[in-house]
Amino acid sequence: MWAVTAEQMRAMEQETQDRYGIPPLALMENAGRAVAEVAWQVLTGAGPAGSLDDGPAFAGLPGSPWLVRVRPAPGLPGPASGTPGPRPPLAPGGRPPRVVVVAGHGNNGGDGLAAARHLHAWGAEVRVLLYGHPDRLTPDARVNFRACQEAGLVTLPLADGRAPVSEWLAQADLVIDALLGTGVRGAPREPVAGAIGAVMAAGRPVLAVDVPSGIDADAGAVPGPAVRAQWTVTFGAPKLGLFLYPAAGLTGEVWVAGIGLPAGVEPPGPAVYPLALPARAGARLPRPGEDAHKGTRGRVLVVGGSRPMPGAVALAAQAALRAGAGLVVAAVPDPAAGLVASRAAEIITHGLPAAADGGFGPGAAEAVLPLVERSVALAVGPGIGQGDWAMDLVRRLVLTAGRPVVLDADGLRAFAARPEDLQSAPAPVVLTPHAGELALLLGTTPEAVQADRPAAVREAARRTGQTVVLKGPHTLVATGGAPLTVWVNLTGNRALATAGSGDVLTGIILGLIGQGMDPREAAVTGVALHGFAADRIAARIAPDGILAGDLLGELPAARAALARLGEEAPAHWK
Ligand SMILES: NC(=O)C1=CN([C@@H]2O[C@H](COP(=O)(O)OP(=O)(O)OC[C@H]3O[C@@H](n4cnc5c(N)ncnc54)[C@H](O)[C@@H]3O)[C@@H](O)[C@H]2O)[C@H](O)CC1
Ligand SMILES: [K+]
Repeated sequence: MWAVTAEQMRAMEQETQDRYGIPPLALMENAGRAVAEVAWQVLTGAGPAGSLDDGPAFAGLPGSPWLVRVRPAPGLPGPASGTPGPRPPLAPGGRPPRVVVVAGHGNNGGDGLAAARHLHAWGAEVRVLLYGHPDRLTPDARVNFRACQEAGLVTLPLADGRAPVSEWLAQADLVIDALLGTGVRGAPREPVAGAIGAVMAAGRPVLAVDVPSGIDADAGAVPGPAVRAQWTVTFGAPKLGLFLYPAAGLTGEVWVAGIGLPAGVEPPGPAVYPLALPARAGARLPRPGEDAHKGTRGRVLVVGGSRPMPGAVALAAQAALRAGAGLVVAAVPDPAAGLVASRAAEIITHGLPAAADGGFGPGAAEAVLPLVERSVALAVGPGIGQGDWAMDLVRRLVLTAGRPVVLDADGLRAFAARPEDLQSAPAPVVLTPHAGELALLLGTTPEAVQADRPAAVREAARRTGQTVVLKGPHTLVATGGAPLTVWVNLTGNRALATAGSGDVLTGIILGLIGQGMDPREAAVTGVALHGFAADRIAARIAPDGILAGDLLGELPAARAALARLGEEAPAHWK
């Protein structure tokens, strides 16, 4: 499954018409039906609910292959609390559910009008407020407008000053937001801006059609007033902006509804955004045979640490073991060696020559070579600091070790504003920057990175020729190639916004590479596993107050649950 830009979605819709002969009106009908179905489920309390114990990030409506949830409701992470089950109905039994559809004059409004017709047919009390002149309706929206008009559902709040808009909204069990979709340009203008204000002022539960009105479906920007929804039902493929903040904070749960796009219709390049589905990660986790021994599960090396920061190496090394590596060696400056060794008895710790500041010193690069030669992969950077000798060591390791390298934290500074140097690395490199580190690498600002995270990660992958993991809510993993592939991760929650959680991720990716996974695949899978472990803890305990070290103990169960999901989930979830 892909996340798509508005332009990619339009191209897919066009191809569906031109090549397969399915007209857009048919897609609109399916879209409206999907909205009505989710609306009915939340109104009557039957769901939408997940059918597999797969964590919060991905669940399907029981028995339905075409309606799946790809984003949990914010603040509701985790399979335990979120073992999705029946919810209390929005509309108490004994009377018809009351629904108000606010519609614009584009195709988004058309979807809402189609949904209104279905809900009316199923017995709901439906009112439609059309914001915009009927003459400006798109042809397909007009078909649905006429059908609703015929059923006596539509009111034009602008033409008819008597429409008691706020009263209707206040009485609604559910408001369906069909004002603006992917056709929006810039901040909403009147009368739609006023309609958004009225919907928000009413404070009733909102289901957004395709995207919450007012958000930029590509970049996730929110340039003006926008709807905050409890549910978003998006069509064919989730729009990229639904996973990017600030828009991602307005979507509530995101449900993807199939609307009849044929299986062969895929988003056109130059960049594509596949979803890193948990089941996909689970299906790809290494499975050691019963005859495995530590030598066959990969010997890996973590190079980093400094006197002030010994913990980062310990976390990364332990995470590599928890991810399944057979043997983990840590190479740290001598003054940090005792501290690292005392953190975990399972790590083999080597002290290397140090400088006066407690970081690596002269001779460290030579001393580490024998350890490199006996390792299948390296992580370089956790806690390494910014000393000259440390930077020299990083460059030498990345550019000459001839082993896959996970490059993290201060290690990334060794290539600040010189990302092209990484093109000459003799073996694949996985970079794991957060926005600030990526900004350093690209010679730009963290704000510029955050303003367009997909563009920043694409640029980094293009300039380095390597795999780049841009950490943050919905981590993006750019794996290069043509079209350039940017994986959108679905797992994780704010529990990961804590010191050391990046070190754990580095260790997980290293551990997976150590077991023979392709480094690009290890990056995508490792990010999903890391977030999945955090989701499980957040669900069981809470998302706040979790330490990075808490993730370590969760990894075995998270791995097992993910692997089970990989076996059991339907093929199109992988
Ligand atoms: N294959 C699909 O994905 C399908 C998508 N459907 C739905 O169609 C919309 C996109 O429809 P479109 O007509 O292109 O645009 P909108 O309805 O989003 O907007 C229409 C209208 O709004 C006006 N407008 C633009 N910017 C502003 C603004 N800043 N303020 C006020 N008004 C604005 C402008 O005049 C536009 O014409 C997609 O989201 C889906 O919901 C299909 O129905 C099913 C197939
Ligand atoms: K909308």
